[in-house]
Amino acid sequence: MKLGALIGVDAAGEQAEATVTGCAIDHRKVAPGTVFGAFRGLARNGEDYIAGAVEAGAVAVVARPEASVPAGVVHIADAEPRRAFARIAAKFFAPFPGTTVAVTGTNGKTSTVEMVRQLWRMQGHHAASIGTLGVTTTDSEGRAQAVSTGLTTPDIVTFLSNMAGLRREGVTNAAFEASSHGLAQFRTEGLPVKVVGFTNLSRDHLDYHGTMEAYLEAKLRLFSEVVDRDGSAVIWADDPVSARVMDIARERGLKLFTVGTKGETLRLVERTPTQLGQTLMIEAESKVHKVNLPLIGAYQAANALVAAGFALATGGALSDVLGGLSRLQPVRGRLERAVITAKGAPVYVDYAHTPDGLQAAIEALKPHAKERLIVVFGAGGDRDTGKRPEMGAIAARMADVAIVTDDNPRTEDPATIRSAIMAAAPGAREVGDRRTAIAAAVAEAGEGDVVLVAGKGHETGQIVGDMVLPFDDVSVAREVAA
Ligand SMILES: CC(=O)N[C@H]1[C@@H](OP(=O)(O)OP(=O)(O)OC[C@H]2O[C@@H](n3ccc(=O)[nH]c3=O)[C@H](O)[C@@H]2O)O[C@H](CO)[C@@H](O)[C@@H]1O[C@H](C)C(=O)N[C@@H](C)C(=O)N[C@H](CCC(=O)O)C(=O)O
Ligand SMILES: Nc1ncnc2c1ncn2[C@@H]1O[C@H](COP(=O)(O)OP(=O)(O)OP(=O)(O)O)[C@@H](O)[C@H]1O
Ligand SMILES: N[C@H](CCC[C@H](N)C(=O)O)C(=O)O
Ligand SMILES: [Mg+2]
Repeated sequence: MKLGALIGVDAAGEQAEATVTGCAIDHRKVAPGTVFGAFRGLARNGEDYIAGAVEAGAVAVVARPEASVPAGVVHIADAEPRRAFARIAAKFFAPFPGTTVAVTGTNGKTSTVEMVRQLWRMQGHHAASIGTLGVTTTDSEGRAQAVSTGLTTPDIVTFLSNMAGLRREGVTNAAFEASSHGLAQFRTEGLPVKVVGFTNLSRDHLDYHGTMEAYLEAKLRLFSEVVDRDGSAVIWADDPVSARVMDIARERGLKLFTVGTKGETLRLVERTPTQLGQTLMIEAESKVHKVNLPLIGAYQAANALVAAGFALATGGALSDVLGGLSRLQPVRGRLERAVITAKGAPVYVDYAHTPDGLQAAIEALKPHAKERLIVVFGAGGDRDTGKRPEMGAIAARMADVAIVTDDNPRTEDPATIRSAIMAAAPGAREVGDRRTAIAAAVAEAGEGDVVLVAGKGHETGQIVGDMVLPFDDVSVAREVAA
């Protein structure tokens, strides 16, 4: 593609005929013909690498007007260079899957995009999802196949090239997670997005956003700016901020699909836990429908309803979509039953790593514990520190036995993280080593008890310093129970 075609002949000037070979936001990935995005980040200032990028062959640089770009190279000046770059890169990488949708919210994004992918597949679409579990597609045998990207929303170049790659593989429908970091950094946009969704808002990532208001603002941009103007919004209606999300969606002219006990499209009338799942009574199109959801916990019902909203908003018929819910497969690391101990206690692994998530996971398992609920959890290092005491208080209050252990300490001292949790968790036990902690919970559990190992879900490594040590809660639970 010629630079003139990509950014306009006037903007490209003398370089209009230059061939664009790629897009990069890291100067180490620049090759001759690359458009380089120079962004000011938290750790580095990308503008410091402009000279290096030009030396490596960049034909154009997207940067703030104040940035200095050597003569002879096109300076695409924009006060918000990340957004300008996303638009240019999307034009470069297009085409994308014809139906692309996105979900945001503190908890439930991964679960929702995975369920949307499954529902689409049941309707015969060639479907994929992008998020914390990586890029998930279906292999020729019909099995889900995930390729990890490292982050929930990878950088914009990886994101757009993955999306374009999915289209080349024949994927027609793609659902992606829009994390608040991703939204704040314009990491997942530029391409057409037909439907956007909201799950819930609670405390997380205040280390990055500072305040709950700023955190919400980052999420709202999905509805006010990222989604197509003639698009739709699927909104979990039971959250305290749902009304605000709906207002923004209406302002943008989106068609609303609201779900939940206060929802209008899919109204949850009744929810009854069963041994291996739950029965949902859902009012839709003026009738009440019964759905046997094969997943436990109110939170999974909520995510399933949001996913159903997406399936409806992208053209699914109500009966097919509700029928699909009864055939949903579990999402990895979300209330996943790892093992049943010799004494008969089930051990569940869940990715709860926020106060609200921990509460939701405990509430989900409570009806399944005839005797005690034993929870093993910790909190990640180099992340929002304020959530630590909140998680400690929830575990101490709601679980019968709480064991505080290490999550991913990253560069922090694990003992400091644990003590911040312990300070708010009277009666909790502290066992730093995660394997020993899981073993202690398993040894403690008797018949009628349930064990919850929270925080790491599907993760297969424990981040200690800058090393990732192999660690998988599901495997460890099986090993210590054997
Ligand atoms: C806080 C955060 O989100 N940081 C991400 C962000 O960094 P940044 O923009 O601040 O970048 P920076 O490192 O300061 O560098 C600035 C610019 O200089 C460039 N650079 C830098 C060095 C160099 O030699 N040459 C060069 O060109 C960089 O490519 C970058 O464009 O952009 C980087 C490149 O895309 C990401 O790798 C990095 O993720 C870090 C590793 C991270 O840990 N992110 C976590 C917090 C995150 O994003 N998590 C959310 C999860 C949210 C959820 O699901 O709950 C996620 O979406 O995964
Ligand atoms: N709708 C919900 N309401 C409350 N808690 C939830 C909900 N959905 C999920 N959770 C909790 O959050 C955990 C993570 O779920 P999931 O991975 O789907 O969320 P996410 O938004 O993708 O998280 P992340 O921000 O880490 O990407 C679950 O294991 C569960 O404990
Ligand atoms: N997307 C979340 C994942 C947290 C997972 C938890 N195990 C931790 O390390 O804190 C984050 O980056 O905050
Ligand atoms: Mg996720």
